[in-house]
Amino acid sequence: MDIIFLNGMGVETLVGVFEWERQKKQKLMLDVTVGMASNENRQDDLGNTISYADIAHLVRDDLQGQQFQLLETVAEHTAQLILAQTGVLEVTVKVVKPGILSGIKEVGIQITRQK
Ligand SMILES: Nc1nc2c(c(=O)[nH]1)N=C([C@H](O)[C@@H](O)CO)CN2
Repeated sequence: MDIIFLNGMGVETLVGVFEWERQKKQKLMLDVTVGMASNENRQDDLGNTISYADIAHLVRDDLQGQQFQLLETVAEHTAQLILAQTGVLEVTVKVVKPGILSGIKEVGIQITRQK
């Protein structure tokens, strides 16, 4: 399997279980790893791979219009969105909510899903 990754992708969405979190969007940081079939003959052509820019647009455009309670739901939703793309065999999504708990740099969830 060949891997495309996007690390530290900032995404704005409405997320959280508490009322004060439902008032305005928060910034989440996503790490996304996309597995696709190995191909030793991509011929230096973007058409023979999956564009990481397309994945970034897909995820950002979608999440900014959604609302979630749990980071687990954000991760699952994002994973299914990416898995639905042509050529994607596996996806790992790590969702980080920075600075939400006192004394802890970041909390989050990571999941892996396969087609
Ligand atoms: N496993 C989880 N635990 C918690 C979540 C979550 O999404 N997954 N969320 C919260 C609150 O929304 C948090 O961001 C504020 O304390 C708490 N625990």
